[in-house]
Amino acid sequence: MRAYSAAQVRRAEEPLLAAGAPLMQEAAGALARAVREEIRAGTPERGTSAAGSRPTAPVTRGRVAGARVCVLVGSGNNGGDGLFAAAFLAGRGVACDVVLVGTHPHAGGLAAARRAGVGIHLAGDDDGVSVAVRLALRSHVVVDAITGIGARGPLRGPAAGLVTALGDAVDAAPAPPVVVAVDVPSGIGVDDGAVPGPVLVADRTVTMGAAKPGLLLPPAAGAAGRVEVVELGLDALAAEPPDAVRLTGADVADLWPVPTADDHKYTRGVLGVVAGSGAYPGAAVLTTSGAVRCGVGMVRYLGSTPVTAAVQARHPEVVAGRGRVQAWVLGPGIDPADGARAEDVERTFEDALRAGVPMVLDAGALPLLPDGLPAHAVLTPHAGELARLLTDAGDDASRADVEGAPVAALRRAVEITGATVLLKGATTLVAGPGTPVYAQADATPWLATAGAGDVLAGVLGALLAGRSGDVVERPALAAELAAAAALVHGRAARAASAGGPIAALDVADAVPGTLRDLLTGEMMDG
Ligand SMILES: NC(=O)C1=CN([C@@H]2O[C@H](COP(=O)(O)OP(=O)(O)OC[C@H]3O[C@@H](n4cnc5c(N)ncnc54)[C@H](O)[C@@H]3O)[C@@H](O)[C@H]2O)[C@@H](O)CC1
Ligand SMILES: [K+]
Repeated sequence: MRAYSAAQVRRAEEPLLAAGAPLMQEAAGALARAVREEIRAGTPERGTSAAGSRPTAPVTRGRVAGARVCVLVGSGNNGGDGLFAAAFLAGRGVACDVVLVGTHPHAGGLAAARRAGVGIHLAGDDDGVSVAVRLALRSHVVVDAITGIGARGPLRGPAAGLVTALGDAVDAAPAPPVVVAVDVPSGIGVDDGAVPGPVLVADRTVTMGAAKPGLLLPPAAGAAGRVEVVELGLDALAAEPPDAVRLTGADVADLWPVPTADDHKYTRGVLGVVAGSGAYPGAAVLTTSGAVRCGVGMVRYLGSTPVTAAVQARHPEVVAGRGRVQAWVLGPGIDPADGARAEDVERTFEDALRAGVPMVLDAGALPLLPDGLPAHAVLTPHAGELARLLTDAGDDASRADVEGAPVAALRRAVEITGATVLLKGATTLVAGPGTPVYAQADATPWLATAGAGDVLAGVLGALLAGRSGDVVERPALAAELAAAAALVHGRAARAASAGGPIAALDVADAVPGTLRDLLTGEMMDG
């Protein structure tokens, strides 16, 4: 999924609007269809008696007549989409109420809604907000059409009051309405994924023309629910670089190296690993497991004798000692204060730099980095490590700062280091110099477990080894491959978990099945 900034979308709309294309009608039609789908799929007996009103009549599965929909309408074209959709729905027998949140609703849309018999209400003051909350809670679907790509900053005035009150009421409702956002959940940072103020969390977002970055990027993406793009024929976007990207399973199948009959272990890629120490021997096992399970040609391991023994006990196919490699993983389970291991990392890093091969720099390698890295070096910090990296470079950043504005922190780290950076989290973010931000939300919260990051380093290392030549030729590919590795790692975790707890090795062990399903097209997205 490719996401474009508000400015890019406006530029792409311009020629169509100038030619008189009925974009708002198309947008509103698609929105009304999505609402009807939600009504048909929705549980009957929606509605509430919380505010003393009668519960809505049950809706028979498959029928929309008799359902209730409440549309929150702002003053711009986003509200216009909502008003025309309300008119369409009323024409299908849906009982529609519109709550006007701004003072100047779209005139054509308002007239159409009135003609269709839609009830019009105002949420200009506290009384209006109370009425609106009651209307919303007795509805099967609430449509959030307050602001779209024209929003500036956090929601203000009555919009802020209504969204705050309604959010609290929805959270407390025993049978809350389904929330459908128009274009974006109103109040999010459309371009940067910020959540600067109140936002009504949506179950589904119907976005117009193209996805917007805020629908993919945390924290705002968490408020968007399922994202559906309505094609409006914005052909000009095809020629533009997207701002944010989310890879799908099919993308990963295209990126993953698949051996042919002519391949042998050296052409398939050899990965070198410097990981694990006396204090953290398991990191070596987990990193090499992640790589071996990806079907890399060979793994060479560099470490102390006892840790090498632990690695080979689990994976006898791992070869100990130096030799020619196509990519490196440096740092998992390495204590930068441990002189011998730190020296291993530094020396290998220098060799890798001279040889020009891609590398993953994780955990203990991060504090040892010099300035000025190539884009084919991929750093894999979590929020705390990224904060430290920025602070060491002279920026004052805490873990909370990184978590509050992860995209900005990521971009800054790319700018400072010159490297590609993968920021681990519930949504993993990746960017390199000049690339879009990749945002992958493929995992399960069960993946937040010790050692999971070591497995990711191994998976990414294997992928970089397999596509080493391509990455060196086109360093921007490193970011795409890092996003692909995050997807495989996240999906493997989901497969291993199936709703229950997992250990890091389970994730590595689930990688072959996950890759098989991705490569044969048997794993669906979502
Ligand atoms: N350009 C077009 O013809 C199309 C636009 N479409 C829709 O139009 C939207 C863009 O429309 P607009 O440019 O009119 O902008 P919006 O409708 O997104 O927002 C503008 C309105 O919101 C108010 N507003 C802005 N920031 C606010 C804040 N922080 N708190 C409270 N109110 C705030 C403004 O005062 C203004 O009334 C898109 O998101 C999409 O939904 C679609 O109909 C497709 C075609
Ligand atoms: K909206």
